[in-house]
Amino acid sequence: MQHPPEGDAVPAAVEVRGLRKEFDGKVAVDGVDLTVPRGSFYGLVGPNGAGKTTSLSMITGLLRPDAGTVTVAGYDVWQDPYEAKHRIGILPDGLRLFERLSGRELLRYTGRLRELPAQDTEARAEELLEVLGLTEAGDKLVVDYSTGMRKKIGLAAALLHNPPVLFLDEPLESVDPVSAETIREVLRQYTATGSTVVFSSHVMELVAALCTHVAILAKGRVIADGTLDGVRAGRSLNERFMELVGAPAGKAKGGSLAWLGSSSG
Ligand SMILES: Nc1ncnc2c1ncn2[C@@H]1O[C@H](COP(=O)(O)OP(=O)(O)OP(=O)(O)O)[C@@H](O)[C@H]1O
Repeated sequence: MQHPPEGDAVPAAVEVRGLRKEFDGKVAVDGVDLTVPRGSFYGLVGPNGAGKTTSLSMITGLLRPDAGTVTVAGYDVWQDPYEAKHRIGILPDGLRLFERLSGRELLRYTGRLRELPAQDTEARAEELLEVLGLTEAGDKLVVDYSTGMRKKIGLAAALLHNPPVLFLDEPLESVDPVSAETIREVLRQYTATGSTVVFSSHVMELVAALCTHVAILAKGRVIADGTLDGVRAGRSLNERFMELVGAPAGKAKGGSLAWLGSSSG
């Protein structure tokens, strides 16, 4: 079923309205609305348990929402999953890969799933492996890859079909500085041509350096969103985040930890 985007206006890369999810009666995502403009580098930040991963899973069609709608490039992710998912690349957090395939085999398999012509898959796979520094490791089994290498092969698989919108959950966690810079450069190049990146991160400096737009989530709700400068409101993103989310109290809850660090032995 195909529903072309209505009207003359170019649809946003991603529109999220009223997204909601409960787990065992506990609300994880509580009516999230987001508009991600095309060509933006969109950062999703929030404290642990804020609902970032749950939101991203629903937005990318991996987890069914209790309520709400999501469109990607004008296509409803839940009503029109084929058209919407065709336009999505995903690098989830804790990505499960096919461990017994080599990196190259994984990309070939991804190319087939994405219905790419074999020649295109081969050419694109070799280029991605090279740019990401995985050419030599391409024939090694994924099970033998380091955490950083897994992120990079996952990114290659997510980019292979050249989707207009790429979703990344903590893409640079556990990645060494050189690999992180490589990934950043690939993402910058990708957005420079009008494609859109949505990513979640805890690293404010990274979000401030890369993103054009930001949403701050806390307790399942969006508490600020818009352009980076709009959200920052003249301060650093970290300061603004602390202000909105609540800076930690001087002492840990439930105790002073007076015993900590006072070892005499
Ligand atoms: N499958 C699940 N079953 C039960 N509760 C869940 C499940 N997934 C998430 N939750 C709960 O939903 C809330 C939001 O979790 P989520 O993983 O989306 O947060 P997050 O912002 O991605 O956190 P973090 O920064 O720690 O990764 C948390 O309270 C979490 O315990």
